[in-house]
Amino acid sequence: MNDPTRESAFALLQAVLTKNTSLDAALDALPPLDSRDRAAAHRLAACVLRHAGTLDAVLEPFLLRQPPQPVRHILWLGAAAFLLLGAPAHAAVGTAVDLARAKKLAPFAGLVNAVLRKVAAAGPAALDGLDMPRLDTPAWAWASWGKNARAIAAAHAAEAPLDVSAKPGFTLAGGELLPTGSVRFPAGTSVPELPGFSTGDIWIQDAAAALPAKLLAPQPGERVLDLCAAPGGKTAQLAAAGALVTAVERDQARMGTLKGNLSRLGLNVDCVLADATTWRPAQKFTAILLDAPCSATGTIRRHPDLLHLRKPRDIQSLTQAQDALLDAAAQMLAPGGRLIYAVCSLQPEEGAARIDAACARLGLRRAPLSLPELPEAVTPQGDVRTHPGMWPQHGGLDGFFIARLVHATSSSTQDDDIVECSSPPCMLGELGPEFSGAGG
Ligand SMILES: C[S@@+](CC[C@H](N)C(=O)[O-])C[C@H]1O[C@@H](n2cnc3c(N)ncnc32)[C@H](O)[C@@H]1O
Repeated sequence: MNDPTRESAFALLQAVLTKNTSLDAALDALPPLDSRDRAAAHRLAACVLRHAGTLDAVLEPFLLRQPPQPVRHILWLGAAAFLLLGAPAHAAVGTAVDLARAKKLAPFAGLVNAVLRKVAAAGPAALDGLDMPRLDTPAWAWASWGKNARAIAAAHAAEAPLDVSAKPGFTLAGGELLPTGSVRFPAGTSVPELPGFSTGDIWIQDAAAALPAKLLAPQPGERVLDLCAAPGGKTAQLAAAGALVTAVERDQARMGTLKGNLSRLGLNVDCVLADATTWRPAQKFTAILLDAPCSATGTIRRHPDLLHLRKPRDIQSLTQAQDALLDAAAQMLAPGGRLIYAVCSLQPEEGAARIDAACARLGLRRAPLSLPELPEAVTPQGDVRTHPGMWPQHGGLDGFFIARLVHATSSSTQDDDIVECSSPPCMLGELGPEFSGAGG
């Protein structure tokens, strides 16, 4: 390879943008590479995916006609390297030209050279006056995020920090203790070097992802059903709080990851490989967590490939799956029990609309939530809605929607009827780096 970083970043972009592969899967598929080159390639490709709209707006005035897609990707890589990541312009132009030649795009090497030299001559002023949050967000997504769209899109420009959950009683030093109990470290922190990792006391979990299990408020010794459990960040929280957890997951490989993570943490959970829409327990549960599969648009800061991979048509099939899982969860909920529904999605169709429909269809009603540590996240209906533009003083948090449901006939009508755990005790230890994935 000429320049392993650029060649690998190009391969990542091709995989995401032409083969609809996730960036994580594309990274896994890269040939063996020095870890620094790999990290640099990831950083460069993620930057391009985050800012493709802005890069197009910068390049547009210098393009007489639209170049083929691979050439456009090389132009994006070159422009991103010096405009957004601080690489020297001459080096970025040179490696982009070399990359065009290496990828059998030699007829376009002159174009790449000429266009990038013009962008380099303009310098950082090339970005002046551009509405980057708007340019870098698909129109359908912007429209769906309503009044929060600008704050959300602006937050997507930065890499997400690293949040950690710890087992009750374990004090994790060195990070920022957030009001909800998670401990925050800067993006890029090395997970294996964190205290508590090797001893199985901590795991990676965004502060917002830690809220659903906390809001279920599991009691020590209580039987708790965790539907859609892998990779297990929430399972770990529930088990570490002393609950007797049954975790249902239908994907065999992901079940393997879940079991591996629980084993590392030394937590005992009854793991069931099954489709939660058809599996039924012998006895109903008073506490159910349904962390449903979703579009994961709340995790775009961590997964900027989602800006390109997600399409509006995906949402409809996901809402059908969410309804089927809510139907199943309602059947497994004991009288007087509570069900927490959560998705790491910013899409209203996957959030409040699913709860409205479930209440109309299933004889359930909302039991409003309270979250004194983050009161701005509680909606007028009593659901919790977080988004990356929230909590700017701490560096934002993932987008989650969380609602609590009870049987409509249940006598508990007040939030106070359901015992909430205090912040730190619900936070558990650490899962591996795989727990930073969408929805974890
Ligand atoms: C959002 S992720 C769950 C994240 C997990 N709760 C955590 O905190 O780490 C959704 C999971 O649901 C699983 N899943 C999807 N449909 C399912 C079904 N019908 N039954 C069981 N698991 C399902 C997926 O394989 C995926 O692992």
